[in-house]
Amino acid sequence: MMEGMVNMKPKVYVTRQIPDEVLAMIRQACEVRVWSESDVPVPRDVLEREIADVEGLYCLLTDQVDEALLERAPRLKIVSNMAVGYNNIDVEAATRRGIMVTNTPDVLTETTADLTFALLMATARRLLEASDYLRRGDWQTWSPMLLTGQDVFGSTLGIIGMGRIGEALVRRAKGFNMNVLYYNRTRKEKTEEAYGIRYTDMNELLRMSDFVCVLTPYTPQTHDLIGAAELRRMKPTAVLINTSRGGIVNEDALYEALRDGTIWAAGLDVFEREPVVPDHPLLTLPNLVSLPHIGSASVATRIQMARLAANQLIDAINGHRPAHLVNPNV
Ligand SMILES: NC(=O)C1=CN([C@@H]2O[C@H](COP(=O)(O)OP(=O)(O)OC[C@H]3O[C@@H](n4cnc5c(N)ncnc54)[C@H](O)[C@@H]3O)[C@@H](O)[C@H]2O)C=CC1
Ligand SMILES: O=C(O)C(=O)CO
Repeated sequence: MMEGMVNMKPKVYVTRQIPDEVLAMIRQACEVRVWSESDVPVPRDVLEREIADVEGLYCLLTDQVDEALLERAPRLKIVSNMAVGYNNIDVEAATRRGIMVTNTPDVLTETTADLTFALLMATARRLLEASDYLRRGDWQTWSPMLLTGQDVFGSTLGIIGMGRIGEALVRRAKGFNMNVLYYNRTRKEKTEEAYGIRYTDMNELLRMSDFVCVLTPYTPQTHDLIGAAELRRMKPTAVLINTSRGGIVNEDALYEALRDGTIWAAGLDVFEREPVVPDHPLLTLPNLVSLPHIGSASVATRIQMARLAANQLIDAINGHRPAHLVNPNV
């Protein structure tokens, strides 16, 4: 009897070990299989096999959910991504097949804005370089221009992509008396009024800003949004921060701009290919601060993201409309 009931539960596949309490939530509603052999992305051949009979896929930003994969999933109803960015999923292909796609907005907004501002501060004031200098034993004396950086307070911040995280970043910038410019696909007059910020085109933003932060999603339109021409428009003292997705800033162009002093420094939490290889040319530069995609990585936020992704999976499996459908016309 018990066994029969378990078998009636809809099948779902979870592509990585997630917090036990969240897995338990999903197990209440579903028959769950999990990729738990190691904390690396599930191999493609395993995923292709596992997806064949499931109604739900709980995945991470490291999983490529493309058309070829979806073709192997005749029963699939929902792809729940444990991330707000969903450039790893072919949403159009999912929509054509009537498959819902969900993401995890809002719960990570403040945590990611914190990290973005921390990276901005660390890059401006050369924190990692200074710490390494001390640990190497190079610190001989206090010296007038030793390890001098750029001031953050009172400077001009240009935000490209004024969405949830962009707005949260403005709130932090205001605490540092920064003058904020922004560029967005659509102008947001209410946000301008609320925070006293100014809309500009990309060229003016690049020309005027001391700090440029990229916070758009990664789409065909934002691929290489910041390339050699854009970097040349920036001030030689400017700092570029990217906490959105790697492909938005062209890495070859950034390498040259940092090496040649076209811009002063950059802070990256994301790379075109992750994990970035340790001998990547960018990592040889002293004026690059690099992080391993930890924007949303606080304990509380990661648990909230995991829970939100689980709730949406369960809602869809139970025939309800999940709150954060990215393809609402599915
Ligand atoms: N480093 C990390 O760990 C994290 C990275 N992210 C990244 O940050 C991105 C932004 O997240 P949210 O603020 O929640 O998204 P959002 O959707 O609220 O904001 C994105 C903004 O970018 C604008 N935009 C889109 N395409 C544009 C274009 N071509 N030109 C100018 N503006 C454009 C949109 O109009 C929107 O205002 C995510 O898509 C994700 O890729 C998010 C969380 C953590
Ligand atoms: O949510 C995202 O898009 C991330 O990059 C990690 O939180």
